[in-house]
Amino acid sequence: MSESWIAKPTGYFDNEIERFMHGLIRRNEGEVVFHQAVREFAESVIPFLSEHQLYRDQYILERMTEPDRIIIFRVTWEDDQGHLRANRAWRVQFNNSIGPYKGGLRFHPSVDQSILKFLGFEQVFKNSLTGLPMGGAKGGSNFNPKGKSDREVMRFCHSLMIELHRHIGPDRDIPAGDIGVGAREISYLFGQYKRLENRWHGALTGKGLSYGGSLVRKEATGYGAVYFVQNMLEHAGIDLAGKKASVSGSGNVALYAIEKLLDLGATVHTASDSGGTIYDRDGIDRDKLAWLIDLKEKRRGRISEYAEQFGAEYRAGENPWSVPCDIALPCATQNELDLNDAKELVKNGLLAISEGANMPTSAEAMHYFLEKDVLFGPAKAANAGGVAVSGLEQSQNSLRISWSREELEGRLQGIMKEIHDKCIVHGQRPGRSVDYKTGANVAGFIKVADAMCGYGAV
Ligand SMILES: NC(=O)C1=CN([C@@H]2O[C@H](COP(=O)(O)OP(=O)(O)OC[C@H]3O[C@@H](n4cnc5c(N)ncnc54)[C@H](OP(=O)(O)O)[C@@H]3O)[C@@H](O)[C@H]2O)C=CC1
Ligand SMILES: O=C(O)CCC(=O)C(=O)O
Repeated sequence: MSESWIAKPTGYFDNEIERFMHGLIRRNEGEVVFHQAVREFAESVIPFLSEHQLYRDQYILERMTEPDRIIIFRVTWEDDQGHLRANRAWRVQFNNSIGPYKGGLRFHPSVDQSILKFLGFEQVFKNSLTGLPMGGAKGGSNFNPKGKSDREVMRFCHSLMIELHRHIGPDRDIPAGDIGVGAREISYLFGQYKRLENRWHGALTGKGLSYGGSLVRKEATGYGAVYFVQNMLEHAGIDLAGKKASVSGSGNVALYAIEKLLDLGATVHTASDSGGTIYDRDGIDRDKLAWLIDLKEKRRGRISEYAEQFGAEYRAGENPWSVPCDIALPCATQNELDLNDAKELVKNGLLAISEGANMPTSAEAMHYFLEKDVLFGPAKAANAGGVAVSGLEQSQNSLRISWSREELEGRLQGIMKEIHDKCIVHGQRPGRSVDYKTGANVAGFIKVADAMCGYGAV
């Protein structure tokens, strides 16, 4: 690393966090959500570094906030009318210190480099918290799968893999799903990977059960986020059963978070999509959930149809946070819950929040929750169940075996409990609620930092 790259900024800074962020922003101009993710991390880790000179001497934080590499490429594909179309795609391979790169692919028109850098950065520490040997990466494209036919999605996925296959593999980088990338897309991607490489190995996770996928992977992120909130509540002496929950989103994470909340005796009153929110005062029961899963996974319909089907209230263009609840699970997208939402939730008696989505809570809202002693389960910890079961899918592929549902659910539950307990080690606030944000950041940091220190100048 050259001296100029880490040149000390001149001028006055209130504190070391501002000094660090000044340099980061200068090096990553305009990448606002990446700045947000790094700042949230730096606020926890820089105070810890002040007592750990070794990490400071090795410029660990500066090195960790620079991705190992970013691959950018064009994806040309043919639509159903025979016209050629092109999209941009990326793979941000952020850090492979503790294992091969691992993290999802997102297909959404909003995708850009800043979003994928924030997601890749978070993935490094999330994966570290799972205790499994996985580095961090993220990728995706500004391709919008909504409104596209199956064959268009297939042609896009096959074309994307023509470039991506050179950069991935079971010991190098293992992509999975994220927003807009579910079972259908992973099948197309894996089929093309297999054809191009002429070998079968677990280079993607989230695969179908008939070709190397793992039981419980589909459910794992949502289930894990609920286990995490259950652990936080138990630690505070509170029972989850009987509590009212609000969930946002109605995709992979949200649907299975709702399922596990019902299993554990909570009631769930909301779900949403980018069009609006449904508020079901009677609660989403198992039959309604089965209908909703079919709507979203098979028919690819809108959440407003739930309101029509079951006579629930539909709030067009609104999110769920004005509905009174004890626990909140934002499971849609980044920055979907802002300071006003946080104030409303706290006013209505919120006890705990578990981030099913990545960085769904704005920085101001997160600080407000921590100030008000709301139990705040940060994404890195709370939604790590998905990538954890992806790690278990890789193990099963390597061993050429398939574990049972009971085995995998047990392992998932155990991993979420271990993550919870790791957060407590560095998140204690005497006389106050646990600061899970600091706990997760510091615990995730230490493992990666120790590996980087061991490697020397890499
Ligand atoms: N899948 C996984 O295993 C993991 C996912 N995550 C995170 O969880 C979140 C959800 O992912 P997942 O469930 O897989 O994705 P899906 O594509 O399955 O579902 C996303 C849901 O969020 C809604 N949504 C997306 N963008 C917006 C927006 N801008 N405003 C309002 N609603 C929006 C979608 O509505 P609509 O259909 O109308 O767009 C949909 O209901 C993401 O933050 C992802 O990074 C984290 C860990 C693992
Ligand atoms: O399962 C995986 O590899 C990735 C999941 C993911 O993208 C995430 O945790 O945000």
